Amino acid sequence: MIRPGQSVLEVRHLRKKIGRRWIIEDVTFNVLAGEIFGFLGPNGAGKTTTIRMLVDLIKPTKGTIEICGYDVRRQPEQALARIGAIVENPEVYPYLTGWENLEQFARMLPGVDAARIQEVVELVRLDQRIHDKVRTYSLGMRQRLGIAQALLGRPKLLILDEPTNGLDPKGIKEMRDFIRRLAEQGMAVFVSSHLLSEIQLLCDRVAIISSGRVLAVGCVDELIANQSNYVVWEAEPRVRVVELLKRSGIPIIPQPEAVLDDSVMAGIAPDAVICQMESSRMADFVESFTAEGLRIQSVYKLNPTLEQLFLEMTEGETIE
Ligand SMILES: Nc1ncnc2c1ncn2[C@@H]1O[C@H](COP(=O)(O)OP(=O)(O)OP(=O)(O)O)[C@@H](O)[C@H]1O
Repeated sequence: MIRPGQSVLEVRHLRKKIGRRWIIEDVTFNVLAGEIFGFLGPNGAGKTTTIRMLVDLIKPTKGTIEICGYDVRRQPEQALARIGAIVENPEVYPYLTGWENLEQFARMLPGVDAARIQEVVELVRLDQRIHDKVRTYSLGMRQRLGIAQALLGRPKLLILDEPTNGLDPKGIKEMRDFIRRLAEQGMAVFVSSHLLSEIQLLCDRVAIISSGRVLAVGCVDELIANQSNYVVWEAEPRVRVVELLKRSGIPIIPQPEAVLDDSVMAGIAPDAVICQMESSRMADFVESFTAEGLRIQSVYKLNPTLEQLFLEMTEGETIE
């Protein structure tokens, strides 16, 4: 029995060498029961390679992966029985109905009967169309059928590679709500995505991966709060603001539009000065600016989005 908050997936110091290259250099994280965990990284960061090791499609060069305490390499049967995964395109037969597809798949799983199939069909809300041929399904419905397949064996951990890829906004929202329901029922859900805003909306915790290394792991809000040290000064004269900040060794962001979202930039006065400073130092600077005769219209801390945090950490590597 897995309790909420108990570790379901433990990945420790995972490394993978292909040919002469270390594709994965050092990846460590865990995923807890009842949480949605995001795996974020730019193109080529190593997400797919990591996922392929999680489901035992390829072998790690170093490091360990445990699922509910079972080592994926040494106890693959026990470990893999506890994972439901959609990695690469799930195999579905378009000329069969959704139900027939699930029946086919269930044959490989011990203890999965018609009642269980009906249960997952209701869970993914396909009951209205489950007896129609899959070729008549929308992409979102096919995706949900894939998830139904992955859920048949009552996994403790669900691994989804880019689950909202190709879906329209309505489909994305449905998928998000659905993933949340699964986590609420106690499942651990691991989601890889390049859609940062999506991860920010969906996930409880996130690992940021770049060039085969995990750069940060944590609660999305905490990561953002720790990283957020951008302070905006709307004060006059501007040259004096820059001068005084520089004199105190405070770095000024020369091109804020390169690191901040357009939506964030739109809310900032065009002649504002944006610098990096601990917010605890703001009050002292307000005092000294006032003493120097500067007029301060406003001063505030920016809350970066996950996207900015990510760009900072990966030093502007392009995201897919
Ligand atoms: N079999 C392989 N042989 C050689 N290089 C590989 C192999 N598989 C992956 N790579 C390389 O390893 C790096 C990581 O690839 P991976 O597919 O894991 O990244 P990713 O984060 O999933 O990116 P994407 O989202 O583009 O798939 C890339 O530079 C890729 O070219």
